[in-house]
Amino acid sequence: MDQLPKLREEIDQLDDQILELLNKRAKVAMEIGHLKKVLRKPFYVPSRERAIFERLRKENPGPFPSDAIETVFREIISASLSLEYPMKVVYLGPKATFTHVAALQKFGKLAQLAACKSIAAVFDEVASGRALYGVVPVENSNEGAVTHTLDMFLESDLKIIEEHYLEISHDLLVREGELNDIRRIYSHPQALDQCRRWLEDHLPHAQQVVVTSTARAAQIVADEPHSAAIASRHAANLYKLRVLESNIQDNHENYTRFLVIGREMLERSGHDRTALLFAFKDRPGVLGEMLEPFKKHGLNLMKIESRPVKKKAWEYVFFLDIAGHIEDPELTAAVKELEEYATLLKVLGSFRRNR
Ligand SMILES: O=C(O)C(=O)C[C@]1(C(=O)O)C=C[C@@H](O)C=C1
Repeated sequence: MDQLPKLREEIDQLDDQILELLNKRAKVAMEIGHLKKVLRKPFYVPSRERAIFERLRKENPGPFPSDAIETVFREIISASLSLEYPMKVVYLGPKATFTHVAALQKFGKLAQLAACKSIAAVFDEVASGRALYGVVPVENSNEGAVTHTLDMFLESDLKIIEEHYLEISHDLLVREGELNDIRRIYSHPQALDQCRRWLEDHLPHAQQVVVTSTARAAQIVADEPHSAAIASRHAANLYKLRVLESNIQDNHENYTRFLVIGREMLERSGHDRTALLFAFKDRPGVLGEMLEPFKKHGLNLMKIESRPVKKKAWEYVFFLDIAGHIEDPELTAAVKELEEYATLLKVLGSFRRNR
């Protein structure tokens, strides 16, 4: 029993040391910030952050859980960054959507996060310089591409500076009561669709109501008895709801890939992915020819997606992801060759691969 005060005293002393070290670290980060201002280098360097997380995880002797390292250091780095530069980051809102969760995981609680009403508004805020970075969804492992985001790259000159994967867990949130009290279920159409089988089995008589986001569903349910929302755990916290059931999606392999967009291209990290878009004049076999330079230069095509060019019926633009950085000589050469045939070619960014 009398050991407890002694052990707590020990913890207090260790906390003092941690605090002292955190302040020492913050001072070094501020120095880096000054240097970056002079050298006109970007303040936010995701590849450096990833390298820090990976090194610490590898060197952790335990028993501090390795899985907690990124969470703890995420906030330490986010706090350091806020001292280097007060960074405004916009995301596709409203608050408590999965995009908000992704933005928090990427930038931490100390970044000034602001919600935008549409993907176009996120692009606008970053392009105008009112925000430094933006976070938008680009692809879901079950639903495919978020076409609004792809279409924005046609008009915009913004660059992709990072990708982030988030495992999507749909939870059933209520204000009060149990399953058999629920008469109405609110959610975004994609979330309702992804939980279809579970809803048929457990709530076959409840009315399904489509709203603009999972977060909006949680907000409605906070004021409405006998109703439930399908939304994130994060939304449950924000709107003080109870998680009645978690992970109710039919397919448990459910991930969304998000992009961080900014105004500058990033330097090579050594493990990069380059995204570009191109269009060409249609004739038989031309798509195969367009891809030939990548094969010739031994490059790995990771993904191809097509979208209609809206101004002209039956014309398409292709989005291509290739392993490597645009400054890698093989990739530079392949893109140069592609440029000769293309009617439109745009490099959307080279960024560190997170998979
Ligand atoms: O190393 C840098 O470039 C820093 O600015 C320091 C630091 C950090 O706190 O470790 C902060 C922000 C960057 O995104 C990466 C790392």
